[in-house]
Amino acid sequence: MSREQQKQDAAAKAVEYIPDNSIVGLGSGSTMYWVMQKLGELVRQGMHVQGIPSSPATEQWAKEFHVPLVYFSSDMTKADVAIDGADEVDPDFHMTKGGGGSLLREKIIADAADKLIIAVDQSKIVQQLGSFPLPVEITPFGWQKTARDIQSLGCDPVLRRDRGDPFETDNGNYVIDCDFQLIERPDELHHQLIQLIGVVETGLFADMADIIIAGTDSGAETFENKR
Ligand SMILES: O=C[C@H](O)[C@H](O)[C@H](O)COP(=O)(O)O
Repeated sequence: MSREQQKQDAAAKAVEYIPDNSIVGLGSGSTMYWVMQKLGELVRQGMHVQGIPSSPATEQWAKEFHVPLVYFSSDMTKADVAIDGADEVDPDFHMTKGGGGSLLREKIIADAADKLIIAVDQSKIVQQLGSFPLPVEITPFGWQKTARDIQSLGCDPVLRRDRGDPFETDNGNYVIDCDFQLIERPDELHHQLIQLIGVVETGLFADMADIIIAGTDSGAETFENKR
């Protein structure tokens, strides 16, 4: 089965966790395309949801599939559930995210949600995080110094670029992709990184997922975090 089909199967299963009349955090990335398409179908069939988009791309898909949107405000700071993809997921429900650069908004939305559902294809399931370089969002000001500080934690930091220029996140920040090889303690590494001046957020989502749904050749498999 193709990776795209696995993503689609995982997405179809993930939307089953969205209750009617709920506020849904909407992550970013190619798996979210299938989530948005499926959610659009449910809305057409009469389901009532309001989605909080984590990126302009997801916002655009919501418009395309007629999924109503809502935005954070003083009166709206919680979501019932959030659905998202991931770049790597380990058996302890730790994840690396931010391959598309949307990690900060995704993490804010995940934190606002009562439940975080992650839909991935099988290639994202790993024994230990680290093969996928860890994205770290940093301020443009002094990025070279921040990159040097990150390097001292034991990685080879690379400034993400987009056609030669530094890649800018939706928040106007830069991303450093950090090759740490294998990440032994994701929570510890996150705390070391986030303490560095200039680091805005890391793509380590340590023990944040409640449900992982992995598309496999024999259908979607669900893993529940029993913490
Ligand atoms: O910044 C991007 C997000 O964290 C995505 O959720 C992640 O990169 C997975 O994306 P995809 O579903 O395209 O593999």
